[in-house]
Amino acid sequence: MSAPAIRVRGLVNRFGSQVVHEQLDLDVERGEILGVVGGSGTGKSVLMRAILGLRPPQAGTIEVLGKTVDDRPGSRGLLRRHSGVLFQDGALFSSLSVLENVEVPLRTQTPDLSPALRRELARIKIGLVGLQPGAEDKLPSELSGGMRKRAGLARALALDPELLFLDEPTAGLDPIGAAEFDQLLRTLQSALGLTVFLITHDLDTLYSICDRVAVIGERRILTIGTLDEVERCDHAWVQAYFHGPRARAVRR
Ligand SMILES: Nc1ncnc2c1ncn2[C@@H]1O[C@H](COP(=O)(O)OP(=O)(O)OP(=O)(O)O)[C@@H](O)[C@H]1O
Repeated sequence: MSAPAIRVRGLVNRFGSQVVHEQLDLDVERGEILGVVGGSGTGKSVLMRAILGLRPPQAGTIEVLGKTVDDRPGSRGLLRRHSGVLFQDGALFSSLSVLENVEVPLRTQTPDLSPALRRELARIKIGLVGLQPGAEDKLPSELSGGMRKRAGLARALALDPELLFLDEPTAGLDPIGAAEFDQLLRTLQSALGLTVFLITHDLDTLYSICDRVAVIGERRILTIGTLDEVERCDHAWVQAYFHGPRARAVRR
């Protein structure tokens, strides 16, 4: 089996006296969609930020694509080059058009590209996520929530990353829009061979597109595995989540 795309060992994250993670271990395998779930405030986003090198942990090691993540510029550069991130709110620049937003990573990471080629590459990504060409000149405020997510996804894919990080991508979308976004993610993941770290509260997303699921609680990974495996975990929160009325409705 090849080395995991992401390997976290003994991770400790604290804010003052609040311990968010204590000796947390996690492997994300290459080419999988890993769904990350857990109660509110259990540290899913903090974990994602630590893996991305945006927040140095108090202890532990993180390796991404075989390289140690730390606060040295080389490490940050590697992560920027190989990872795309879609934050919960899309985090688009409000004064830039969709096209200009998607061009931002290309401008910063590949400054030698000609403006024409940069625009062309950005347009390809805009097409890839299913946005109509007319959307490229719009400002984020002129887009629907679903279109904003797609624009954020196009920007996350601008540099052809191997890893994609998504923080609650379907939050705020109506059920049809959410299902379409899930299928888009699955299609892109398989076509582009992406490894995906996907934080979600959306049971439909877990059951329709995730290869494995990791449950965070009590400052660590409570259980990780396929849905069949995770459903069998006898931890009370996991049981309540995967065998509650909503989960039963999704599985039906
Ligand atoms: N910059 C910060 N300063 C202080 N505390 C923080 C900071 N960032 C996160 N926390 C705390 O760390 C804990 C975990 O936060 P995090 O955002 O990772 O939770 P989460 O699992 O993603 O929650 P949710 O599902 O509600 O988005 C929370 O108690 C939060 O208040």
